[in-house]
Formats: sequence, structure tokens, C-alpha cells
Amino acid sequence: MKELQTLLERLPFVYQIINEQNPVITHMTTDSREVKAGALFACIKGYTVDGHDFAQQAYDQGAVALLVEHELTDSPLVQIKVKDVFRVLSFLANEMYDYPTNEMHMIGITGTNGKTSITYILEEIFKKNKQQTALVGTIQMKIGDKSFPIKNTTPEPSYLFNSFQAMKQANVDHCMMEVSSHALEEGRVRGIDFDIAVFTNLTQDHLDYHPSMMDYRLAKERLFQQLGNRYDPVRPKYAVINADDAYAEHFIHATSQPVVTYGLTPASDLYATDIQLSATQTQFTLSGMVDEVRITSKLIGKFNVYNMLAATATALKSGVSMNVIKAALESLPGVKGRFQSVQTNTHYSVIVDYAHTPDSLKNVLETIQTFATGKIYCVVGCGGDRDKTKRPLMAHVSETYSDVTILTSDNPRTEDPETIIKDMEKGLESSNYVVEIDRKQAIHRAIDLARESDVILIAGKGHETYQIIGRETYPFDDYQVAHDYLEKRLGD
Ligand SMILES: CC(=O)N[C@H]1[C@@H](OP(=O)(O)OP(=O)(O)OC[C@H]2O[C@@H](n3ccc(=O)[nH]c3=O)[C@H](O)[C@@H]2O)O[C@H](CO)[C@@H](O)[C@@H]1O[C@H](C)C(=O)N[C@@H](C)C(=O)N[C@H](CCC(=O)O)C(=O)O
Ligand SMILES: Nc1ncnc2c1ncn2[C@@H]1O[C@H](COP(=O)(O)OP(=O)(O)OP(=O)(O)O)[C@@H](O)[C@H]1O
Ligand SMILES: N[C@H](CCC[C@H](N)C(=O)O)C(=O)O
Ligand SMILES: [Mg+2]
Repeated sequence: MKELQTLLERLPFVYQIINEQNPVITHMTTDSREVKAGALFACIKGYTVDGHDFAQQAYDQGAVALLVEHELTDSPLVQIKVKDVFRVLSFLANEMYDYPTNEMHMIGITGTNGKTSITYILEEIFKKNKQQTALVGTIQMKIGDKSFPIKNTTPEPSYLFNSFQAMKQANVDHCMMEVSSHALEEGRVRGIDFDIAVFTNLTQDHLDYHPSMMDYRLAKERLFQQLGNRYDPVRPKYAVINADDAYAEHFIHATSQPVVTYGLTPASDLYATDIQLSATQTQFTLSGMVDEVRITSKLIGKFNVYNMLAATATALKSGVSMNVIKAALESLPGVKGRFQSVQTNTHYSVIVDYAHTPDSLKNVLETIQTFATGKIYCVVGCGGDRDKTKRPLMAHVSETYSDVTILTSDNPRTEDPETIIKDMEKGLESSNYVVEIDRKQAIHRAIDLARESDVILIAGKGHETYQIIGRETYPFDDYQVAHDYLEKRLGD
């Protein structure tokens, strides 16, 4: 709780006060539906609606101050009028919650794939190192062992800084967060004092939002430009970068801070060699920053070697010993919805994975190819109201790396599911595929078709427990649907 005047004392932006008052602010929000007594309501002009239009609702629900870009003559509330509400909000949220990220070890992870996986690997490492952890990302926000639902992979600043304060109150000292390109483009993470920024990889996604791959890359680079805009000998900053990615040099150039690279060759500071992949475990030898050490992990696939390298480099630079890191890499059972095997008593395997980009789908199918002895079935769809250009590419990857493609719906959102599937079909060369719009039926179909030694990949929705059709959200869980059907068949 702070008086408005106190919050404004150090505001470095130009502002104008309308209806001067000095209320006590209890919290800040950009969403009128979340306003409670004492709120400062920040009015954001969004892509779909203008937050200024909800000032009355905010007032009715107990807001005491407004952050606005133009005067709202009908409102009796004190208004702070600024040029860019979103930018000012980052500063005010920092002031309100006492710069919570300046004292926590903050790790920001960006890249097309691997962000969620790395946050969970780091959580396991830091927990083993007896640290108090928090994580922010696609699946949830976690403070210690408590889970909180999250609307966006990377939420907006008022929600974020409020959560950071809650983390501090829970004595969290290490926070890992995914930083999406949308968040970087919109400036949702301005003012966060990251200590380590991690880059995983850059391949096609989100070209509905970013006009080109270059725009997408430049958005991601912002995390590295933001990293420690000052040199701090007490809390040194590091950029941890996948040297094997084609765009690595851009990310290295973007930062003023020391760079630690990882990859699969000795050209990187930390590297993995002698990789052995199987259906149940992954083995590799780590070298470079550490004396050679052999790791056996339950995380499957070469891409997970990259994720473990990123987490290891980050943990080493955070002061964790290699012994602790090794123990954590070897104990982590897996990450929900990421190459997750459905427990079955069958002689074929069913894997649920969140691959929703051409590159991640290719990686996962290539991994399956390394151990599959029978046929590979790929159940795949693409999200509606999202990058349309990835649809034919994903279908093409499925056709190339699996034996039977079953095209189905992902989250069609407001698009016609059939249109999405038609877009996917444009990437297919043969007519040897199945279309089943109903995702549940598609999963059942794959299971009906599978024989001994076959592998079914159910791609795209991973941990999600819902399906968005039109504007409605229905309960849906790939793992559960597959599991229930397998049980039913066993009972029949
Ligand atoms: C395209 C995009 O990123 N949109 C984000 C944006 O929404 P928007 O600009 O459309 O907001 P809006 O609906 O026009 O509303 C404008 C303002 O009015 C407010 N409002 C609105 C209605 C109301 O009744 N009362 C009210 O106060 C809203 O809270 C908002 O502040 O700002 C919202 C609030 O911060 C976000 O929740 C929303 O994310 C939507 C849900 C979304 O789907 N975003 C995706 C694309 C996204 O950001 N994804 C990345 C992950 C991608 C990845 O990693 O692969 C993410 O970080 O989640
Ligand atoms: N390092 C990696 N390189 C390529 N593909 C990966 C990598 N790690 C994971 N994947 C694949 O991408 C999928 C998503 O992984 P993960 O959830 O960790 O990524 P993310 O970056 O958090 O994705 P999102 O942008 O949706 O939040 C996994 O299910 C797997 O198929
Ligand atoms: N964070 C990703 C998730 C995609 C998951 C997929 N199931 C879909 O709905 O498209 C996005 O917003 O593009
Ligand atoms: Mg994620």
C-alpha cells in the first residue's frame, strides 16, 4: 500500500495530474474486471478494445486512481495522464512493489522452443541446491510449491511485479521466467532486473504477430539489450546463448554483458558429446566449463540435451556446483506435456508433446525415429487465429517424418476447423493421410490403428487441459483422452 504521491515522487516520465487527490493505492491492474477497492487502474489501448472505456467499471468496483493517455472528463478520479501508459506502468509497478527483482536472482529465457522445459530443469537444480524458487511460464506461475494460474506465458507488468513481491514475501531467491516475443515486443518485462538471459533457438512461429522473421528476431534480441544496462561487479550479468543456432551471433551482439555459449562442439564454452538417445533415457558427456562428466537423464531427445546445456550453463554461472547439477539432471522425471509417455500396458507407445511449430515437430519426430521399430502415427493440428504460414509446414514435417499423419483440430479458436485443416493439407504431397476434425476421435483412431512396436505422437497441446473452439473453452486433455481410451480397450 502506498500513497499515490509517494509513487509519483521519482517518476522520470512527463505527466499531468487531473483531479488532484492523494489516495492510498492498494494494487495496480490493467484489467477492470480485476479491480478491487484502492486500485490504480491503468488504461491500455489494446488490439481489440481500449481500456479507457472501462474506467467507469473500474470506478464502480473501487478504483481510486487512473493512469491514462487522454483525460476522461466524466471520471471524478484522480488521473495521471502520460504519453505511454504501458511504459509508465512498469516504473510505477516497480515503485509500488519495492523493486522486487533487484534482489532476486532473475533468469529470463527466450527463444522459439525450450523455454518451459528449461525453467523446470532449473527449478529442479536450484531446489536441489536448497534455494527457494519461483517460476513464471506457459504452464503456470509457481511460488515454492504453490501453483497459480496464468493467462499469458509472460504476463503484463502490474500482474508480474505484484507476483514478484509475493515471491519475495515467500523468501524466493531464484526466479526463472519465460520471456515470450509478444512480451518483449509489447514491453511487458521492462524494468525487470534480469541477471541471466538465456537464448534457446529461433525458428518459425508467430508470423501472424511479427511481420517477418527479422521482426521476430529483433523482438527476442530486446531481452539481451535490456540485460544489465549497467555493469554491476556485485551481481554480474551473463547472456547464455546456444552457439549452434543460426542466429546466435545476433544475440551475442545485442548484449554488453559477458556471454557464455553452449552447443554440441568444443567451440562452445559448455558442450555435450557422445550423445546416446533411447526411448527411455538420454546420455551425454558434458565438457568445457567443467571437468568431463557423464549424464544420464530421463528427458528424451537431442533437443533436451540443448535444454540441459542451457540450464547447466545458467546454474554454473549462478554458483551451483556440478555435483548438484548432475544430481538434478538425473532425477528430473520429465516436464508435463513435453515428450510425456502415456502409461499403457500395450506393446505400442503413445507420446504427448507440445510441439506446435515446424521445428519442434521435426525434432520430436526425428527423436522418435531414432528408437521406433514399428510405424509412427502423428496426430497433429494447428491453432486458429495464429500464424497461418506454419500450417502447411507442420503438415509437411508430419508427412516426412511419420508413416501416418492424422490431421485434426488443435485450438481452432474463432476459425473454421476445416479451413485450418485445408491450410495444412496444402503442405502434403501424398494423399496417404487421415482427416478427423474431432480431436478425441482422432486420438482414438490412432490408437485403433496402432500395432505392436508402433509409436503414436499426439502433438501440439501438451499440458493444455482445454480446447478453445469458437469463443468457448472446453475441458480437454490429450494425455487423459489417450489414457482413458487405452484403459477402456483393455477392459473390452
Ligand atoms: C496479441 C496479444 O498479445 N494480446 C494481449 C493483449 O491483449 P489486447 O491488446 O488484445 O487487449 P484488449 O483485449 O484489447 O484489452 C485492452 C485492455 O483493456 C482491458 N480490459 C478489457 C476488457 C474489459 O472488460 N476490461 C478491461 O479492463 C484489458 O485488460 C487490456 O488491458 O494484452 C492482454 C493483457 O496483457 C493479453 O492477455 C493479450 O494476450 C492474448 C490473450 C494472447 O493470446 N496473447 C498471446 C498471443 C501471447 O501473448 N502469447 C505469448 C506466448 C507465445 C509463446 O510463447 O509461444 C504469451 O506471452 O503469452
Ligand atoms: N531446445 C529445443 N529445441 C527445439 N525443440 C524443442 C526444444 N525444447 C523443446 N522442444 C520442443 O518444443 C515443444 C515445446 O517445448 P517448451 O514448452 O519447452 O517450449 P517453449 O519455448 O516454452 O514454448 P512456448 O513458446 O509455447 O511457450 C516441446 O514439446 C518439444 O517438442
Ligand atoms: N504459446 C503458443 C501456444 C500454442 C499452442 C497451440 N496448442 C495453439 O493453441 O496454437 C501460442 O500462443 O502460439
Ligand atoms: Mg513455454
